[in-house]
Amino acid sequence: MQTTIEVEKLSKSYNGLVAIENVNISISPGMVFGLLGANGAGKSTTIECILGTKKQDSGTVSILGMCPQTDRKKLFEEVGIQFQEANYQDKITVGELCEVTQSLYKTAADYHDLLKQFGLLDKTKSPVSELSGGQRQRLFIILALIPKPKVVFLDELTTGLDAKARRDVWKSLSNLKEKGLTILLTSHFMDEVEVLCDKICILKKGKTVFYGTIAEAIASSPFDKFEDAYLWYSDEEEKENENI
Ligand SMILES: Nc1ncnc2c1ncn2[C@@H]1O[C@H](COP(=O)(O)OP(=O)(O)OP(=O)(O)O)[C@@H](O)[C@H]1O
Repeated sequence: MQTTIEVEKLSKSYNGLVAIENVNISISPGMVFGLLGANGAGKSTTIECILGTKKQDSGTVSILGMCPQTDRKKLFEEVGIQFQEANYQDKITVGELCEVTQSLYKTAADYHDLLKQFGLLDKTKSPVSELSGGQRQRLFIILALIPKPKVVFLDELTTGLDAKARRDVWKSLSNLKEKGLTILLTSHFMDEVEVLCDKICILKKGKTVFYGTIAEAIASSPFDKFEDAYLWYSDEEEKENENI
């Protein structure tokens, strides 16, 4: 079976600063993959190289069998991306933004279904600028799903969402996964990583310090809770303590 995303020995530096080094990732169709690590560990750089918005120094990337540098147009028909921040026209409403997004793609999902699924149907006529942080976050996920992508990139999935909204998002994503969607996500919340991810890669200063399942991550650490294991791999705890 062809992998959805195949990354081999990916490396990139910025003016001599190594951002990622020899990163390998293999994501099968229908898998939810978590790319984890502390701030500055190299997650965004890895994702941007996979999407072709940044050029790696060395290594190879294949996504849906395509090269992100040369097959850019075709790739973006089949890939959904959740943007964290975006500037939209001042008074554009949720419905209008969904329609504009829909019009960019040959085949698109019915955005009303997605608004309903993510609890925003009653906001269709509201200006995007008047949404709460959590509502905006959910809208960005919807925009990523409008192209009916085969694979979706979700960056800091539920940052800013309240407890109920987070669980609703998890449920919706689990449903989409059951329908075969492949998901690559980043998150700083280990509870959601545990619920959603089939496989994870933990980066530390640009290098892979763990690659495998949640159960394997726990088993290869001195801890029996995933969050403790994650902090041990990523050294976030050490850093926090240094700041006290
Ligand atoms: N455009 C850039 N120019 C120079 N250095 C950069 C650039 N982008 C990222 N870096 C550096 O590369 C390293 C990896 O950054 P990256 O944004 O990939 O990390 P991240 O894991 O996504 O972090 P966060 O969780 O904070 O988003 C960091 O040291 C960062 O300062």
